[in-house]
Amino acid sequence: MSRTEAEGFGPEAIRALRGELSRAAFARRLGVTPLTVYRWELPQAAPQARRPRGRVAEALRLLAEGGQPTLPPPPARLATGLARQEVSREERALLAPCHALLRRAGWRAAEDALLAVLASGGLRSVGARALAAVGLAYVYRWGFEDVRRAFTLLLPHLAEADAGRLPGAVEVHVHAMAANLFASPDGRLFDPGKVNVHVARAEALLGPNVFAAAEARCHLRIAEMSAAFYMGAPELISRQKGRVQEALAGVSDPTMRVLAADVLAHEAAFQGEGSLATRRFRELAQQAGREGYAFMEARGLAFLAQRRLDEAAEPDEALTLVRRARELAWDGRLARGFTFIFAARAEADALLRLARFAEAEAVLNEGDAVLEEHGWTPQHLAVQRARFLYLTGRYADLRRLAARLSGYAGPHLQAHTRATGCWVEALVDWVEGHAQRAAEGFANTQARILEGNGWPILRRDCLITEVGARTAAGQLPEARTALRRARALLEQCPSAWSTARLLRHEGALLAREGRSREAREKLEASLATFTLAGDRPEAALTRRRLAQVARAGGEPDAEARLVQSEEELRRLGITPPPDFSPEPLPARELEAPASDGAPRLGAEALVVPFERLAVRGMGAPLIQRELVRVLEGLFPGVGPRLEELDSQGRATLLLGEDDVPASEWVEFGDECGRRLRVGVAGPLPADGRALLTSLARLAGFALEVAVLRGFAHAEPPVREPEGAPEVPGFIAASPAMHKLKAELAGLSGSRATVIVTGESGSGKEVVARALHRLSARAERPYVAFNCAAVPRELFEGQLFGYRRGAYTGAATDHPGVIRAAHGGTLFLDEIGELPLEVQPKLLRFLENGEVFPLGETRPAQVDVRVIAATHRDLGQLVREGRFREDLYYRLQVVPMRVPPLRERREDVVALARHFVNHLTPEGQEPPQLAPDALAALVAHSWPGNVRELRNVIERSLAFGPLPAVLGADRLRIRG
Ligand SMILES: Nc1ncnc2c1ncn2[C@@H]1O[C@H](COP(=O)(O)OP(=O)(O)OP(=O)(O)O)[C@@H](O)[C@H]1O
Repeated sequence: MSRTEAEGFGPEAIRALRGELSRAAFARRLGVTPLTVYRWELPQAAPQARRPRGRVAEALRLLAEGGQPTLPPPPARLATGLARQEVSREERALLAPCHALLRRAGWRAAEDALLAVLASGGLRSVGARALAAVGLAYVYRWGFEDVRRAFTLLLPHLAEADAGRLPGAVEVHVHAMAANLFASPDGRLFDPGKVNVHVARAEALLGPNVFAAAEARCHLRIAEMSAAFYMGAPELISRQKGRVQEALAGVSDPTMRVLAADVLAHEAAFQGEGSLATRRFRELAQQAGREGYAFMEARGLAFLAQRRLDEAAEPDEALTLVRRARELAWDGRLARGFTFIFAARAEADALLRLARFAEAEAVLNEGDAVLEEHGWTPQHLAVQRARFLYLTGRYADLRRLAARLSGYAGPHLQAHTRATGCWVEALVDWVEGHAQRAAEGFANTQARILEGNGWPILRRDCLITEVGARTAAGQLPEARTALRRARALLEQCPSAWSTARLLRHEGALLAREGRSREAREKLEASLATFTLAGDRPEAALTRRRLAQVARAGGEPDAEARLVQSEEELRRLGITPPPDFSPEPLPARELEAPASDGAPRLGAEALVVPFERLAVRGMGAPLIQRELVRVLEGLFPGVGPRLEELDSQGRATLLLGEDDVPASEWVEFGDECGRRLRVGVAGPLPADGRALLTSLARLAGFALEVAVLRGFAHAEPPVREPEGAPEVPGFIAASPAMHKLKAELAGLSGSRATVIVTGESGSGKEVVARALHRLSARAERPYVAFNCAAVPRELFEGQLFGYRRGAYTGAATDHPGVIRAAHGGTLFLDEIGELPLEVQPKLLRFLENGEVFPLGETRPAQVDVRVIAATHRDLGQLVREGRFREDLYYRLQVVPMRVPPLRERREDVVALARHFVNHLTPEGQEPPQLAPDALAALVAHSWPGNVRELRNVIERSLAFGPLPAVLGADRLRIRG
């Protein structure tokens, strides 16, 4: 026979014999485990590979000959179940609260709980201990991004899995975790081969009995996708995307959903789908924020910062986002991992735009140290490092960077890193005056990128630079070809900042072709976008290029402008790259430059404004800003303003001067439902109104494109779910608060004790009041008692009441707050401050509704619903012996957490408007909050939560007279 015999049942033979059968079904026929079949199918050289022997080999031979094998008896250890001791019910009960914390991304609490369970000695079986270790590894990998610590914890349990000592249902999770660790961006652990092995071993064991099987499957898909990322394999990534989405369908665990959302967002970024990636990262940041998942929120924010820079937003905006990510992640106990690099990249980029070179260098050095420590590819910060070296004229270092990248032999993104090396090398050639060699280098880089079949963003940027190099080398037709290709890629991966770079190179090309007027137009448009983007080095370089074109065109003030622009570059600390490009050809037709400050009207005047407004990849706020700037340039001194109109025709000022009355208005829409109007203080020149109308319409189209491409910054308003209960004074705009409100309504008929936790000022008492108002007790008393505000010796009497004479100073009877709340609700604020000696009495009251007033001989029955609140970690107080465990459990009947305000930013605007209306003195009109004020409020981190927000608004309104629109300059966020 047989091929199979000849090969002694090699992997091919086994696969052929198995045919369409699943591994599990095939294994059943032979009486072996699916894992054994999997090992048979591994390549001979794989360390896990096994060959069938003895009775199983006999059975296979029979099968190969078309017979029916007689089943060998199962291995003894499986039959008895002794070696693979199952996790007991008690052990599962001990682990269940830890898993609940993992699902909620409660990392610190989960870590504490898992360590406590492990230390308690309650986990007797190897399986249970392995499950606890997987939990801890999960905390370190996905909570704190500490891959190595996670790996150290998992390692002994991998050995147990290899020895067949773990129950299958546990082993699945050990392999899923292992697959994720081998797929992580750690140069010393990363091993796609091992990822595959662990995925296959887990798959073979996955079955209906596995605890959290859907989550395990999703975890495996995430591992495969991450491995594909770090290998830099675009096709594999696309294929995995569908599998992740499919696996996600059965997953309810919120943390796992966030992890999957993260890989899907990265996928979009990797494929150059900027707007989709922006949307996904924004959603990720919001979702993670809602779950209190700091590391993932930081990731989303860091990425958004990068995208904002791409959209040509002010660098300060990006810095704010990065700072927030830093606050969330690395001021705490997160390890400096991949997310840190993400943030460093955006921060360095923003600082370079502000020409803050020393700070940018410090950030890059810090980031490179992290890359080095983990053995990652230097590629992650290479583009920013190259830009820094280029702008500061450190060409020898640039050459060294190129060599380091080209010689990279590590496992991560190897081809991508080397291609980047080739690009940097071409860049050095260019600045050193070898334009032709540089042009070839850029073309070479693209060929490599195409070979790798991916990285459209690197290819786009490389093509843009090639236009410049070809122009400098005098290869004008080739430059035009590169220009066309670059434009096409810009359509695919839009970026306003990159468009501005292309416009500058195009300007240089047009100048070389002798078309100096068109050159000037492109350069002016480029300059406008760089100015809008707050990119001081690029704006200065573009001004120099404009001066060069002016000189070639023989403009009288050209020399002076050139000197001025070079001075500007020096002032910024930029070493202007030597200009090796041959002088532009003399202009074909000598056009008169725009000269005398008189408005240039007519069709020609529209060219540059059109270029500026047509830049792809700008977010909606930037387009609005650009429209106003265009109008300022076109009609000097007319104070343009932009307003948004609501359905009643009421206008909100978006941009421009408040005190310049406009006489000419043009209304337009963004084609997506928003109405805007732009106004100027006339009189306008003869064709001015026609120009105003054209530009407004064009801005409308640009806004539409931005919205359709997902660049609009405005968040869709969050609506209350249908049928949501009305609670006056309780503001809820975020999904987290809507959910909380619905839960409150669900408890209206219950008498159960509720404990509300949350940071100080987050609104715990507001929640307690809302619960009372929504309950059947709404008409009965609501009594609040602050446990922190009563002296210890008076506590018991205040709470339970006393009879006259019960103690010195008790001159009259006192019912106590519990009895005062009879029939209604008692709110016990700061329950963590309850003295230890009073705790048993409160417990007794909670158990049987009895209070024992001081000096009374008989208890009194009371019907009160108790809502307790604390900003402290009661579990911790229990561990410290400051809070009784029995009372703790009695209070935990219905726990509710009010998230801090920074985790539900949608509430900020709603609360701010509520407080403005509420706190404006009677008889005065409450001011509107201007968009920049709202932006500042949303950006603040609110350590004092809602209370702080209320104070800010109160303070801002205190200094009269009240304006009609309250702008950011009037807000007193910092006191
Ligand atoms: N959802 C909300 N709607 C309206 N106002 C709110 C909301 N949440 C909080 N506030 C306001 O914020 C302030 C602080 O709220 P509250 O006193 O309930 O916080 P807390 O968490 O109980 O604070 P502490 O921990 O200090 O006791 C109050 O002025 C309250 O009215």
